[in-house]
Amino acid sequence: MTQTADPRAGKPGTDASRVPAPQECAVPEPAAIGRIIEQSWQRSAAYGLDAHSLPDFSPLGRAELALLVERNRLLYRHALPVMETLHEQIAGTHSMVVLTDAGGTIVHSVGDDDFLRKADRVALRPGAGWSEQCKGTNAIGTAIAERVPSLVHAGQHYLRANHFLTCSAAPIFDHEGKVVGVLDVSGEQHSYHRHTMALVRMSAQMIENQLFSAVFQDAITLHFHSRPEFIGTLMEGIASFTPGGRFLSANRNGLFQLGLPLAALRAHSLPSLFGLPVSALMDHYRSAAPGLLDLCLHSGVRVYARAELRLANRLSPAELPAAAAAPRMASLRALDTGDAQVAGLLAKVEKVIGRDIPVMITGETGTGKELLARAIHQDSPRAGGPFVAVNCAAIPESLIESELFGYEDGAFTGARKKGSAGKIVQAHGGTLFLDEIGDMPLAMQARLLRVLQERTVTPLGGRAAIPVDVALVCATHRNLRDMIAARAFREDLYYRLNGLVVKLPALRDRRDLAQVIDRLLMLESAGSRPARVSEEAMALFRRHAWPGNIRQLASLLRTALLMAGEGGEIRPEHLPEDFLEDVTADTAQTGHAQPAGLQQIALSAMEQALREHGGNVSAAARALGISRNTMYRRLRPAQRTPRQ
Ligand SMILES: Nc1ncnc2c1ncn2[C@@H]1O[C@H](COP(=O)(O)OP(=O)(O)OP(=O)(O)O)[C@@H](O)[C@H]1O
Repeated sequence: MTQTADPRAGKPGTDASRVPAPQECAVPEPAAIGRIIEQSWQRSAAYGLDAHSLPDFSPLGRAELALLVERNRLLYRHALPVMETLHEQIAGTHSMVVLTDAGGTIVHSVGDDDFLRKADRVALRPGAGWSEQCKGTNAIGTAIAERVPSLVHAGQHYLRANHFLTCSAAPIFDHEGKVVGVLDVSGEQHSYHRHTMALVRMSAQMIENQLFSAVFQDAITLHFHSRPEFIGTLMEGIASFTPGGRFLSANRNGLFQLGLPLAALRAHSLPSLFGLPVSALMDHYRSAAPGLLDLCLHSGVRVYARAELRLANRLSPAELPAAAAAPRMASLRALDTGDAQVAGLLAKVEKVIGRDIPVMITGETGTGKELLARAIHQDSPRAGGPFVAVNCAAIPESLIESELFGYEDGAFTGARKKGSAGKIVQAHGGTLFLDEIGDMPLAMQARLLRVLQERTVTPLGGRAAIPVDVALVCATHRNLRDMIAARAFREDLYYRLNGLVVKLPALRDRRDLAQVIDRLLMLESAGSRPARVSEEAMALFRRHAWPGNIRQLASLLRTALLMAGEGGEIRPEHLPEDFLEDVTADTAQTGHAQPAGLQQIALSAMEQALREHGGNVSAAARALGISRNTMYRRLRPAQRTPRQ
């Protein structure tokens, strides 16, 4: 039986950042299949795995799993409906559909109950890791290692415990060609069907296309194909451009049709690729009934296209050319929701954009430091280049050097064969965002300083210095001056980094809470009618201290939206119990407001739920998502209050 679909097989020297074109995803020759599995087995042995060992049964705990889902929220949201559909197609075949993150940890699964129980025995469940390092040769891990769709059947699994499985997995790529996750169908080996791999590949591509559309919110997007009937199908090419017409990215079919790798396309524009000036596109869409565009690619190939103009603030077509002429304002302007402090800092940032002045963003966790860094990039002349974010606190100290500066072939034990370019080189021509810069070890600070002074990077184990041109944005929630005094941060590096220092205010200090909420609800509603927030709920929001700032608010609204239903009104009873408790505690601590008023709101929610459920405490508690005991606890003292 054929096993691993490796489009790149037999093509040594393939660039690891290259996204496989769709036509490459054919089943390879048996010899190539054997080679892929063999190499994967060699890697598995090198990881020190024992084929007879039991699978690793230490999946993530509930909180860690929730964090994993949160970190992969965009992927999760777009993959979920595709997974459900895929499951419907394979239901009853003793199998399951699995989604993992970029590292092979299972984020979500849906499947046939009987098989889920068996899968549980080999830790094929959310929170468990299926990278090759954890489980040896398996479709998920091998798809990540090889960046291609992989089918691993029965005895081809490295661990004997997994021999009863047949698994078909396809990597999911983002708009920068990075693997962001894997979609997999796993089943009992006798459930093998040769169409499963095709279904998985198509589903992965569907998720990629949706992710692509979600990323470019402030852009001109062309949907194109040489055959007009393919526009709107999985076969269409999609390419996005800044409002000024600079190339941003293309989906997998788009790259294939354009015939150039991403890096080369970044030097292009709408006119240079499609022979279409932005003004002509605007004119076309100002006509009463714009049909498909009939265009000629730079390669001479004729294509048909439909354009989507998703530009800032949803301007009318008559206003679009003006927007196209002033693209720099676009995404920074979107962050200006009415707070004077934020508006002031955005105006300062505007002045230094594109001028080679590093920006240092400070502020508590979740205040939007990374979002601001992205907006700076998006509005800069480097928008067509890469935006590379590095969280210095999240990388183990031993890896930070190779991660940032790259390494040459065989620089250290465990180094990948072809070496790695490192994040600084990856950001060439674009923006490097160093998050949590205060967590960078001192030795690395010295190296970074040298890179900034010399504008070259010398990878670990390498001799040649690589010239780099990056705009630098840093962020930290630490006080770097204190760190300098404690000799934990280099003063010379500090002065190199803080060209412009801006501080994002904590959410509790912002005067535009209602507008931030509106914006978040609008983003969540993705086109449908956004929900509203009742006055009572708003009163609670205003009293909360928001230690997690906008991230916490966004997450709370997401949960509340689910409770309130689409387009509904978010009321106190839709808010999680621990939030209500926190607000009461905040209020008691600060002494600002009347706890009695807050309790009254919570009480009204409970009383209403009780009325709606005919006085049945269990049913009302269930509807509110709180325990029966809490309900009794809350209702009893309040009912006694008048007599006490
Ligand atoms: N002005 C805003 N409008 C809408 N969403 C926002 C805004 N600011 C931040 N967010 C959202 O809040 C979340 C946290 O933002 P971000 O990651 O930029 O914060 P941060 O300050 O970098 O956090 P940390 O310090 O923990 O890394 C993200 O989901 C982001 O999209």
